[in-house]
Amino acid sequence: MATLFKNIKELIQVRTEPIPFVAGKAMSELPTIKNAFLVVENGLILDFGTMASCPKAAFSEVIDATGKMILPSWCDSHTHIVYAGNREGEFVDRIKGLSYEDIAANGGGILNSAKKLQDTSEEELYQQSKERLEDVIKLGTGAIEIKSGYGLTTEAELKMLRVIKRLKENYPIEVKATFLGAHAVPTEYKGNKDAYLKLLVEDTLPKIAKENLAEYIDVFCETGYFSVADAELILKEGKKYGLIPKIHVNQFTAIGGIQAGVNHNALSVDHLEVMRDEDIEALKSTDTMPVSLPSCSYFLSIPYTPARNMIDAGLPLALATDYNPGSTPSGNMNFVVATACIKMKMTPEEAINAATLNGAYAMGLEGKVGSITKGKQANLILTKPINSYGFILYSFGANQIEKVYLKGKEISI
Ligand SMILES: N=CN[C@@H](CCC(=O)O)C(=O)O
Ligand SMILES: [Zn+2]
Repeated sequence: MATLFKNIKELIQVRTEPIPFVAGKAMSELPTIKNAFLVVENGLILDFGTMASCPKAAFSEVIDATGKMILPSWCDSHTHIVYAGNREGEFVDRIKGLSYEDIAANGGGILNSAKKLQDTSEEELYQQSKERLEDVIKLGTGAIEIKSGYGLTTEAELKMLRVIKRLKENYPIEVKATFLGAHAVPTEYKGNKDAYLKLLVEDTLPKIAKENLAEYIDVFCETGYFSVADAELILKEGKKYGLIPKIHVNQFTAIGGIQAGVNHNALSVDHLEVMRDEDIEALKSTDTMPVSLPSCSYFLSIPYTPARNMIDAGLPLALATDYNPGSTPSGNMNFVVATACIKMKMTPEEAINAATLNGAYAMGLEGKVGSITKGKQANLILTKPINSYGFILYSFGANQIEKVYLKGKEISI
């Protein structure tokens, strides 16, 4: 039952020896094999090499990739794709001059999405969310992290996480679930944030753990949302149930959230639009992956993560979409990698490493996806005929994908 891809113009992100992630200068190295073959069996990568050593055995399927390239699927380590409705109205408000912060202060923003989600049935939420998941799979995403955080009541947070669980069960894509109850202080708790934190810790969290609905715990550590002390409390309490910390930090202000994340061994610290020298310093020699979300910067017209400073300081960097209704209504990783090159001065090699291998690490999936390595899942992007892999990033706003494969199976697009 093996499939052979032959005559691949270039096989990209080939890692013969598995590595967890790449950092600093190593981010600019993207190993490839020109004129390559790839064998897939039982959903996994079985073998690869140059056409000169292509096996002659009989295969159940042979795909001739002449002129086309193959790379591992994108690993999108930060999304909020389970949400109800949209926030197109706020988009227009921002065009007319209001800021993201102004809108949130007027009861819009995350609270607007929470209201919509609370009024939407679990079935309807699943139906809306599955469309988004199917869309991003067609855009080449082969592993995805999805957060709760638009429920903001125990019941609605559980509803979101059950929808994520159903998506995980029903689709061949790797899905990781994150509990983000501390995303905003709900209207009913305005001026009483500590009572909301108490609810999360004493009611929501134990119920999530009981149903085994999340692997990660996250918190929006930001001025006007949750303080560093709040974030530390949430991460600490999550850890008691085996949830691994992640944290939204430094989106609008730098208040020490990165340091809190690192102190709690966060798997990733995400956003990073506003970075001080001490924030870069805090990330050095840690196991914490910095994650940048360039589509959010694009959509909100806020600064881009200073990727150059960070990579030049020896740090790793992952790229993700942040797909959500408020700050990034887009789950297109092709746009993300192109924007990272255009606006953040990352090279194509750095951007591809950040969106595959490093993204996989930021989801704890580096042993399963993110590179062309024997034994990893055959989650693959087969490009249209192109002359160089840099063209995938250069041709921003388009995608150069002809076919996508998840666990070795072609997904119709
Ligand atoms: N910044 C916090 N949370 C989301 C956006 C939330 C929203 O506006 O709905 C983000 O990662 O950008
Ligand atoms: Zn986010």
